[in-house]
Amino acid sequence: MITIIGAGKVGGDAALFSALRRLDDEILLLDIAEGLPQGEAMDLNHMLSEQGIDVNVKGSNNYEDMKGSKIVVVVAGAGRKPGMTRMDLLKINAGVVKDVVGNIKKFADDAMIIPVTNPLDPMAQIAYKTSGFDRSRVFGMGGMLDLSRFKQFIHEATGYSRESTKALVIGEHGENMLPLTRFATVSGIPLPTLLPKEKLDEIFTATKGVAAEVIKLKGATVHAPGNAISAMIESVVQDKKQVIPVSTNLDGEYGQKDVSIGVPAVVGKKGVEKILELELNDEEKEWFNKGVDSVKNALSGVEF
Ligand SMILES: NC(=O)c1ccc[n+]([C@@H]2O[C@H](COP(=O)([O-])OP(=O)(O)OC[C@H]3O[C@@H](n4cnc5c(N)ncnc54)[C@H](O)[C@@H]3O)[C@@H](O)[C@H]2O)c1
Ligand SMILES: O=C(O)C[C@H](O)C(=O)O
Repeated sequence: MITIIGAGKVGGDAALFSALRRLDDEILLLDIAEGLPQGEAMDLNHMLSEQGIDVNVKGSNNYEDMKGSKIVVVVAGAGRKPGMTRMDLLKINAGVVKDVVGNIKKFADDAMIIPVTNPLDPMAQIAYKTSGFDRSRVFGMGGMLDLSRFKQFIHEATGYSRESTKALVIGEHGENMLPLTRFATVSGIPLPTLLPKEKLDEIFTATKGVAAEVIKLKGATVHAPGNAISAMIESVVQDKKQVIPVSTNLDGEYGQKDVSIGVPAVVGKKGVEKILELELNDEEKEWFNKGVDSVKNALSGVEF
């Protein structure tokens, strides 16, 4: 069973994509709002029935129902409004994540946790510490979504197929996000040989800011994050060993400790199976370390 805690916009969409990808026979949506997860489950099952897909979605307000889950996604909590940064959600969502992870520990202590609630990196660190799970079992979704936006901008700039684009976004899923233009390729051709420096800078800035633009236009980001969550789950359940940027606890990698932040990792049936260390240049290191400082400073004011 896959459990998604938070049956709102992103949780519901993650259940939709996970069911369409047939990632488990059973998907549980859990929420404190009475009726919401049940209604969402009914709606999804009606869709799956027409599609002829034998995945059963259940809705519940009872944490006990997640017993036996292999993967638990934490996407409960408030989202930012136009004009806010993700970090502005720290105080309000820290309590939610602590509470939710306490329940995961109680009812699904063999599970892997995929934190999604914002601000993502501080929430991933809170989930790691509160659960006491091995770090390989706690990895947040942020970079996977950022790279989907980065790839879209590359596609728009080159006009080449989306499928041929490979890219990574690491660091904070926030103001210090680091889209790695130097490491992006189109069919193996390095992006910096295809586009001028000014265009690369434009893509870098656009990738960092585009979520705020979507939120201003439609109130929330939904489909891209829902899909990114299910893509991460797929790499685990199908043991794909895909290289995905995940927010996981560092223990010396990239010269950092005691912080969860986005780094490329091999994701398979054991969760984070290996963290890959890239040779960053000075400018990239500066962005990465600014992200680490931002996450550490934020957490210094939170008890967990
Ligand atoms: N990491 C990412 O890339 C990423 C992407 C998109 C959204 N997000 C974040 O995900 C979160 C959810 O976004 P959304 O648009 O789905 O919001 P939403 O308001 O639509 O849904 C949030 C749900 O959480 C539920 N909830 C609140 N406290 C709870 C608790 N203690 N236990 C169980 N459920 C609880 C609410 O009842 C609500 O249904 C936000 O923090 C948002 O910023 C992160
Ligand atoms: O930007 C947000 O607040 C939501 C999410 O982190 C996103 O990148 O879409």
